[in-house]
Amino acid sequence: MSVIKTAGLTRHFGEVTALEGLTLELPRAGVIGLVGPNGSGKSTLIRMLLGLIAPTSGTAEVLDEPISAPGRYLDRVGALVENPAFVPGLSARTNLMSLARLRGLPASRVEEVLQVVDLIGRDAEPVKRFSLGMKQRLGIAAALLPDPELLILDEPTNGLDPSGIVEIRGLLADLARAGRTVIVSSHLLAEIETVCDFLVVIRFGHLIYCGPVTDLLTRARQRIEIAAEHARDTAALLALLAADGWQVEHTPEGRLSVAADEHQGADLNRCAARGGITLKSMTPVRGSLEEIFLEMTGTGDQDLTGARAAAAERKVS
Ligand SMILES: Nc1ncnc2c1ncn2[C@@H]1O[C@H](COP(=O)(O)OP(=O)(O)OP(=O)(O)O)[C@@H](O)[C@H]1O
Repeated sequence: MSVIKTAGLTRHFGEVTALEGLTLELPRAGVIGLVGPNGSGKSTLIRMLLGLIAPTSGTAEVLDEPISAPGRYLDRVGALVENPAFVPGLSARTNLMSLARLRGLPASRVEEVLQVVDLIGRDAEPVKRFSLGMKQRLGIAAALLPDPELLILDEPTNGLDPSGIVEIRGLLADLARAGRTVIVSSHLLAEIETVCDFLVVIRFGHLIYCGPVTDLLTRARQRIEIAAEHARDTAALLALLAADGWQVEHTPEGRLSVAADEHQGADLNRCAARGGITLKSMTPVRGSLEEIFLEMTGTGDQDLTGARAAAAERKVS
């Protein structure tokens, strides 16, 4: 059963193609990461899924209902898009109470969501005294009020310091463990990769990857990093390995990195021993998601950051 299904979803803004022919299916339950550099169409996709803007062409379903009729599913969806509007002089609790009243929800929900986002104890303070991380948690609490099946969070870690990012990640994992589907967008894969079960990667309006994180990891380059007992033997070791057909590179730390999986360690050892070389260390290394994307698309997280800086520069100039 899928939580979201799209077919040829496309959105233009005048000359700009924000999203082009997006066809995907997302599973229910777990944390789904929506990743792409700034301007790649993440917010456009989220806004279409929430019925805030219409597609130029193509179709999509959320919780088995068409996005052309958002009234049929929006009461089962919680969302945090851009900065949520709270009354700064009022407490977190009072803000949530008025939202609950507006939506006809029982006051008991306020207590429950304050617990979930761990704001009990700070709930009586005016929101204007909250840190950015606390405001994000309050935003997530507001999105959770209707007890939604699906939670969509647009860049909830944006602007947070490392401890704030870790907190939000933990919260997302807890929400998914409780049986919800959580879709979380980010322009930085590294910020969310550890918490996602499933990834959708878009770049400049086009889908690059849609699938389980585990499938991606199996594509990771496996390597074994080895070091000779005596550094002076490194060149001879490289020559021995290369002569045996192994692909070998130097690492910046002075070790040798061999394209081999963890079961081939004994073969490497034998090869070294033939040349009278003793190995000091042997460490299997698996590529990160970032490296996989680098190989798939020629761009990694560094480039995402670079794209962000370039966009900021364009705005300034
Ligand atoms: N209302 C709009 N009018 C004109 N162009 C728009 C509008 N909304 C989005 N765009 C353009 O569509 C493209 C995709 O933007 P979108 O905000 O969806 O990307 P994003 O991946 O969410 O980026 P960010 O991480 O910066 O939020 C960009 O080129 C953007 O300038």
